[in-house]
This record gives sequence, C-alpha cells and structure tokens, in this order.
Amino acid sequence: MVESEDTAIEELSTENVQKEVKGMVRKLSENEWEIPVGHIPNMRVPGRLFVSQNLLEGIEPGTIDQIANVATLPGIQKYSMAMPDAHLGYGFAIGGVAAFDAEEGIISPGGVGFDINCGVRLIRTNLQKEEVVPNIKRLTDELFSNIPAGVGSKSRIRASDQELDSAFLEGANWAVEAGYGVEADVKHCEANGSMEGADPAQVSTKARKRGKPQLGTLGSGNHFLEVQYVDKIYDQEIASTFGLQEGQVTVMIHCGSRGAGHQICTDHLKELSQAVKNYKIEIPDKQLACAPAQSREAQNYFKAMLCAANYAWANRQIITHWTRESFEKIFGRDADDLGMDLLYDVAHNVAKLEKHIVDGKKKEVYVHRKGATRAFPPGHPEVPAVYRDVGQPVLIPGSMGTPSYILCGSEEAMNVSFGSACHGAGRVMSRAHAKKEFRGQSIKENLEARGITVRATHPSVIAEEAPDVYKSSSEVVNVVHELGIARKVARVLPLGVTKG
Ligand SMILES: Nc1nc2c(ncn2[C@@H]2O[C@H](COP(=O)(O)O)[C@@H](O)[C@H]2O)c(=O)[nH]1
Ligand SMILES: [Mn+2]
Ligand SMILES: [Mn+2]
Repeated sequence: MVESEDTAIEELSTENVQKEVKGMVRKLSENEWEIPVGHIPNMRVPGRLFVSQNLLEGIEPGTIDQIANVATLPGIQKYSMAMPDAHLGYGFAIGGVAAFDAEEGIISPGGVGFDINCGVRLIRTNLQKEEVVPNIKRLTDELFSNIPAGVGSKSRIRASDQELDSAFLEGANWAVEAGYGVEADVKHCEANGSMEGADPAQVSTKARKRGKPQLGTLGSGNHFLEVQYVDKIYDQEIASTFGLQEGQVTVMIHCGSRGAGHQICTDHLKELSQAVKNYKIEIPDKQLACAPAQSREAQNYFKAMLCAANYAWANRQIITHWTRESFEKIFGRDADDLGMDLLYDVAHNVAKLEKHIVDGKKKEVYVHRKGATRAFPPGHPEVPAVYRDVGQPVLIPGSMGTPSYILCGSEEAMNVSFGSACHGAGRVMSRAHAKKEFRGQSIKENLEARGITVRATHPSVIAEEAPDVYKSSSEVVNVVHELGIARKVARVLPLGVTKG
C-alpha cells in the first residue's frame, strides 16, 4: 500500500509506456491533451494534461489514470488538470490541479499532499556572481552548519507549546514578530505568509510532538537551500520590477511543514477514509479519501491543513533569517547592506478557497494545488502591491545541476488553469532506482567540476537527487510559457547547494 508521496514514486516506471499513454489522450493543441470522459467510469469532466509531445512520452500511464480518477470527484469544475512536471503521487498526481465547488464539491488531503505548503522562496542580494564564487565553499559550509537539514533533524529553536500555536495561527508573521526577519518579508509571501481559519484544536498531540522540534529545519532529499546567480533575463521590464538583473546572486529555499504537516495529513486521511463511506461518495481509489466541502470532517481537515500551511511559512521565514546571518558572517556586511530582500514566497502544496469565473459566472471553489504553483495575473488583489502591475512571481526550481526559473503569473492562467502553473521539473526516476544508478560521490565531483558546491547529510542523498532524476526544467517551463499561463522572466543557475 502506498503511504506517502515518496512511496508513490517508488512505483514510478516509465518502461513501455509511450504507446500506451498516447492511446489514452487526445491532442488539443501543441501543449494540451485531453483525457476524455469515459477513460474510466464515472468521470464528471474530462482530464487535461499540459505537456509537450516529448514530455508526454515520459508520462506514466498511472499518472493519466490519476488525473482521470480526480475527474470523478463530486463538484469538480471544468476539468481535472496536470502540469508538465506531473508524475505519480498519493491519489492525485503531483503536478495536479483541481477546483471543487465550495458548496457541492469536496475537499481531499490527497489533493494537497503530505508536505502541506511545501513551497519555494527566493531572496535577492546585491552581490555579483564574481564576489560570491571565491567564497562559495565557505558560504555553503556556513549555510549547511547554520540551517539544520536531514531526516528528523532538530531545530536550534526550542519552541514552547504557545510558540507552536502561534506558528500554526500566524505563520511568517509570528516568526517575524519573534525576531526572525523583517516586516517587509510577510508582504512578499503568498497570502502574506499566513492564512486565516487555522485551528490548532484540529492538530493531534502526535503532530504537535513531531512539529515542535522541527520548526526551523530544512528537511531532507528534495528540500534544499541554493545559492544561485541570474544568468539570463527574458523580460527586462518585469525583471526590474522583481529587482533582478544578470549576474546577481539569489538564494532559493525549498521546504515545507516537516513532520507536523505529514502527521496532520496522515491523521485526517484516517478520518476522511471513514467519512467517504459515511457520505457514500464513490471513489475509484481509496487514496482519494474526501468529504463534502462543508462537512465537519472536511472542515476539520481544512482547519488543520491551514495550521500546517502557516507552520511552513514560519519555517521558511526562520530559515531566511539564518540564511541572512550566514551571508553576514561570510561577507562581513549586514543583510540590509547586502540587499537581502525576499523577492517572493510561493506555496505549491495547498488547498485554497478562491473566486474564479466558471462558465461565465464568478464562483467560490476549493482549488487544490498539489505540486503546482499559484500564478495570479496583473491586477489581482492578492498579488503584492509592488508586483501588481506585472503579476505574481512564480518560482520554479530545476535541480542542483540544471536551471531554475522565475516567471510571472498571467490572465491566461485564470482562463485555463484556475490561476496555476507548474512547480518544478518533476521526478522521472524513483529514489531506489537513482541509488542503484548513481554514486553520490561522483555526482558531487561532476557538479564541483562545473563550479557547483554541494553539501548533503549523506552521499546517497546526492545520488537520489542527481540532476538526471528530474525532467528538463527548461522543457517544463517552456510548456507553461508557450501556453501563456506563466511567462518567463529570468533563469538562475546553481553555485552552492545544501541538501538534507
Ligand atoms: N534548484 C534546485 N531544484 C531542485 C533541487 N532538488 C529538487 N529540485 C526541484 O524542486 C522541485 C520540487 O518538487 P517537489 O515535488 O519535490 O516539491 C523538483 O521537482 C525539482 O525540479 C535542487 O537541489 N535545486
Ligand atoms: Mn516541494
Ligand atoms: Mn516538500
């Protein structure tokens, strides 16, 4: 039985799938494919896959089935979607987006994922690549020792129960009030770094116990902190609104809600597995456990999910503070002087109550983005004032050896994908397979030869995260750019990476 996203990926196999997948989908345009109603019984809407012809050939049939499975859920709007970085996940595909009517629809933890509010933030600096390269080994060592990483790693903070509650309720706002950052940081986070409605009473003792010592930790594997530089600008005007220019050094942080989010998901999946039977909702896969959106069970999960989402924003905020301290130590200047402002912070595993136009009418929907980034357009009130003329920044990591991208949201995303775009490159190889295929030490040496310093808790982590376990970030990003659901602004390349 699959118990988490990580074990789901172990089932990933791309052997002999090309022909099979092509027979399952109908081409709508260069980068859009439909999974017709009837692919499996009881689909209420079609599926829609956003991939190029080439990326389609790497998609497992199981991912297509997962997109179709989601299309059977009550209250689903328009179509069940997957982004070009899509791959197999727990119930819903990673890269999946689905919007459910706020009254007639459902809420499902599988549509959010185990790492609730896993997300990415990008910090600008005013340092140039040439100033950082000579110091990159020392800087990466400092970041690696200053920011706890690895499975089950413990924080330098000894959070009290009250502080944990504050993190659950106030997210990044609490962290800033506690001294981890500046007020401007929260203004540059999706949802201003916390969502209303969180209720710590819906969080179990076990989830609290797991979350308490991990507030201020990076986590393991796919989570990372990366020093990068801007090597290409695609849109000069938007780049300058985002404060980006060629040669500039940036820091990307990718992590989520650690054991707290995982336990909250696990606990509520149990409750919703029972609820789905009580409410007589027919689901084609038990991993799609869900309940009517307005039911007690769904709302209890949602309130707990908000706690985890807020915890994740607090977590990334604390890590930002220690990142600034590390730069201060290495460069002997304070973070202000180094221009270390937060460009933006995006969630890519979350469900949100949003207003969207469906069939010409504005309606409230629970948008589930599971391995997908919000990509709101210019003029949207939820885009920070400084970016409102151009659209929200969309942060797409690649791998420790390939480019990452900064894009901006667009009106087309509101028309096509409920204001969503991809969230990364997306895995194509399981961790178990990667450990057989690659040696961590030689991957590390190859990267060092290309000027990329890597620090990880164990060489096996580097093997599991080798650049080749991921799709081409450039190919993935080109799909969303060509579709117009997010537009390329800048490309960044890695200089120093810390991994759990
Ligand atoms: N720039 C880097 N990107 C990385 C690294 N490790 C993983 N990744 C990318 O992040 C996404 C995140 O996806 P998730 O589903 O694990 O949240 C992943 O798809 C990769 O493209 C890295 O070290 N540096
Ligand atoms: Mn993530
Ligand atoms: Mn994560």
